[in-house]
Amino acid sequence: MTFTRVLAAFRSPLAALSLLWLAAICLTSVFASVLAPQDPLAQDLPAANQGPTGAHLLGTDGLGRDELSRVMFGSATLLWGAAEATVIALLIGVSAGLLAGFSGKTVDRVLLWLADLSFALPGFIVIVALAVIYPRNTAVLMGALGVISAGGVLRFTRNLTRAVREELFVDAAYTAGLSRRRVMTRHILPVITAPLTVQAVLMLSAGVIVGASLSFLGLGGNPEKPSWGQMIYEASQQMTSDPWLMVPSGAALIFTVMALNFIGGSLGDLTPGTRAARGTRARARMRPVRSVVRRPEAHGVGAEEAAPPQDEPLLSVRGLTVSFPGAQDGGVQPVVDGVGFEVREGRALGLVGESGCGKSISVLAIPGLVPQPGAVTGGSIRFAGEELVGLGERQLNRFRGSRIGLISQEPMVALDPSFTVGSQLCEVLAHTAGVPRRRRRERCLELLAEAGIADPVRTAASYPHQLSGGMAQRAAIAMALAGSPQLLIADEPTTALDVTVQAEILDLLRELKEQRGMALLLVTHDLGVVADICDDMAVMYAGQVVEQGAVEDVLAAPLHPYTRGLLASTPESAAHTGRLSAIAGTVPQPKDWPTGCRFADRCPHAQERCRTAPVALESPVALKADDGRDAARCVRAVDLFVEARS
Ligand SMILES: Nc1ncnc2c1ncn2[C@@H]1O[C@H](COP(=O)(O)OP(=O)(O)OP(=O)(O)O)[C@@H](O)[C@H]1O
Repeated sequence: MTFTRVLAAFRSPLAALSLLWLAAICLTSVFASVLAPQDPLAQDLPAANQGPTGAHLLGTDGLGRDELSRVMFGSATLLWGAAEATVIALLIGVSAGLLAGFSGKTVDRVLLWLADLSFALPGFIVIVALAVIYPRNTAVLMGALGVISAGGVLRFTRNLTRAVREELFVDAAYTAGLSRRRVMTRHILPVITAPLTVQAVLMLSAGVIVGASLSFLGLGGNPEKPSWGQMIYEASQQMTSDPWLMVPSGAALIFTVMALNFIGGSLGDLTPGTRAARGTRARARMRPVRSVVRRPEAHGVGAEEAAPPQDEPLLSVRGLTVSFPGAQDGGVQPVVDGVGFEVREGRALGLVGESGCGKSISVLAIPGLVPQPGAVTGGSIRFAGEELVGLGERQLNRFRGSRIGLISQEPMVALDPSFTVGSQLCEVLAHTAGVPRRRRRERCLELLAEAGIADPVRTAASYPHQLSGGMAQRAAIAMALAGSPQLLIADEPTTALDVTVQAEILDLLRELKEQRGMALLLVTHDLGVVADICDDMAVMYAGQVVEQGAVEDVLAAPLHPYTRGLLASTPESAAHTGRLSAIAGTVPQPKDWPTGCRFADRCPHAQERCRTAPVALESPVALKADDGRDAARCVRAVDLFVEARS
C-alpha cells in the first residue's frame, strides 16, 4: 500500500472526517495539559450540573468540573490502553502467525491449538477476574486483553502467510536462492502488512470499548484521573435529572469508535489481498519441502562422490519417485514413478507428454520445490556430481538460482506485484549472485537487455502489472539468469503467451543456451518446440518415461505408440498427412494406473501380454546396432521401429 493509495482511501468525506477526529483525539490525549481550558479536577460546586455555557463549553458535572477538560484528559488512558493491547496482540500474534504459516504440521497445529484456546476463553470475564487481583491497573488489564486477542491475530497472520506463500512470486524468490528469512521479510511481510493494518485499527477500536467498559465498571483507570468510561458511569447516575451529562463523554466515545471503524473500513477497501485470494490461478503450491528420502546410500542409488566423473552428465535423475498422501488409506500415492533422464552440459532436454503425466512435478523435484504435501519418496537426483535428494533447504539454497534457474509458465505471477522489476532483479543479484551494490543496477540493465528487452531502464522501473506477458517472461528469464545458472529449467515457458511472443521467447532461450553454454531442461506439450530447440527428449506418460533418445531419432522413428500418437496429433503432421488425429481417451489418474502398460487402454497395438505385467524401459536389443540410444517402454518397440523405417 503506497502513501498515495493510503491518501486515496481518505478521499471520501466520512473517512477524512474520521481521520481528522482521530488525529484531534490523539493530539488532545498527548497535549491535554496545554490544550484543556481548565483543570479537569477543579471543582466549582455553585456551577454544578450546568449545560453548555461560555465558561464551560460542554457544561459541568455534579461537582462543577469542566466537562470539556475532562473529556480531553479522559482520552489518554483509553487510547494508550487500547494501543498497548493492540501492540501486544500484534507482537505475539504476528510472530506466532508467521511461524505457524511457515512451519511444518506440528508447530502449526500447536500454535493453532493455542489460538483456539484463546478464542475459547471468555476474554472479558478473564479480564474482570484479573481486575480483582490487579485493581484499577490498566496496564496489566489491557496487556491481558492484548495476549487474549493475539490468538485472532495469529490465525489471521498464519492464514495470510499460507495464502501468500502459495503465490508463484514467492516460489520464484525461493528458486532464485533467497533464504526463508529474506523471503519472509521482503516478500511476505509487505503483502500481509496492509490487511494487518486494518486488523490493528479494528483492534484499537475494540480496545477503546473494553477500556471504557472497565472504567464504567470501576475496574480500570485511576479514579483520580478522568476517563470516558467513568464519566459515562457518573452521567448514568444522573440520567433522569441531568441527561446532558451523558453527551460529552458518550459522544466522544461513540465518535472515536466510529472513526476507528471507518478508518479500518477505508483501509480495508484498499487492501488488495493476495492474488490467490483474488482468485487468480495460483498454480501448484511450490514450497520447498524436505524430501522424505535419506541420502542416496540409504536407498541403494550409489555412494556420494567428491567430484563428478569426467563423463557424468550435469544432471542425472534416476528412479525418481514423488508421492502425495493417498486419498483413502493414509498411505502415499506416487504421481511420478521411477523417472530417469539426464541433461549434459550445453545440451537441451525436452520433457514432453500430455497434461498430468508428471512433467512439472519431476522437474520441480530437482531444486527441491515439490508442492506440499508431496515429497520425493525414492530415487536420486545428481547435479554436477552432488546428490540433491535428501538435502535440507539451506543446502538446496546453494543450488537454487546460482546453479539451477527456473522459469515457469506464468511469468506475471512469478514476479512480486509490490516491487519494480529492477528492485526484484537487484535483490536476486545481491543475495544469489553476490553482486556488490555499486554494480547491481548496471548488471540489472545488462541482464534485461540480454533477455531481449529493448528499453531496460524503463522496464526496470516498471511494476509487473505494467508489463505485457512477453515482457514479464523476459524479465523472469533475466531473473533466472542473474545467478548465471549452469542449468535452466523452463516449465512450459510459453504456454501463457500468444503465438508471436511464444516464438520470440523460444528464440531467446535457444540463443541464451548457445551463448552461455547453459544446459536447458524444457517442459512442453509441443513437439515442434522440442524439434526446434532440444537435442534430446524424454516422453512421459502416467508418471513414467516411456521413450527417450536424441530428438532427431525419436521424432524420425518413434518406438512407443504414445510418442507416435503425439506426433500424429501435431499440426505439422496434419499438414503432411492431411488429417489431424488425436489419441483417444485420457491419461489415467495415478490411483487408476494399471499393473501392465499404462498406455494399453489407449494403444491401437495393445496385446494381452501388455496388460499382465509392468513393461520396462529398455533399448531393444535388436535395435542396438542401428540406434543404440533410444529406449522405450513397449513390448512392440522393435516392430514399430521397423514399421516406421520401412
Ligand atoms: N499438489 C498436488 N497434490 C496432489 N496431486 C498432485 C499435486 N500436484 C500435482 N499432482 C498430481 O501429479 C500428477 C502430475 O502432475 P504434473 O503437474 O507434474 O503434470 P504435468 O505433466 O506437468 O501436467 P501439466 O502439463 O498440466 O502441468 C497429476 O496426476 C496431478 O494430479
